[in-house]
Amino acid sequence: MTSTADLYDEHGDKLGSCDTQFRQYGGVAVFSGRAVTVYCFQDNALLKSVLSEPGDGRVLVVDGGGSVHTALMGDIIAGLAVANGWSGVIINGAVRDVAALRELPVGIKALGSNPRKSGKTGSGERDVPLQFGNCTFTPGAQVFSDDDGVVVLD
Ligand SMILES: O=C([O-])CC(=O)C(=O)O
Repeated sequence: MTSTADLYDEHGDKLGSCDTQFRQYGGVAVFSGRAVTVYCFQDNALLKSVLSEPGDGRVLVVDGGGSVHTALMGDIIAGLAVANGWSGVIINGAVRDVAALRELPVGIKALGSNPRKSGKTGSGERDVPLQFGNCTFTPGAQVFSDDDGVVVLD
């Protein structure tokens, strides 16, 4: 994959570059793919059901409203992402099972970690445009992620 910095130099401000300072949690530091989007707040049943579908190399972008009060993904849900062929998961929220996540062959970025589990009601929305870090994630946009950051090309 072309680095996010080289993509910025190539496309300039046609490229969205997300200001959010994510941490790398997965075993894969460089990943890309078309965006699938989920908004959910402290509830992870919706993102679990999306990651249970075939990923076909796509990236699930989750806006958890920036909350790190509960973990939206742990090793079981991340294992579904691996098993179903997702290239990565970017979470504007928290994860847990951090030691296990770094062993998994998938990209995972999140704000932080918290052992507290999320609700399971299924509340939230999928396939909606998301906005965080001065960046818009439109469903189907191409997302690229590496150690420098996350960029989006519509
Ligand atoms: O079940 C949950 O809420 C999340 C979790 O810990 C996992 O994916 O392993």
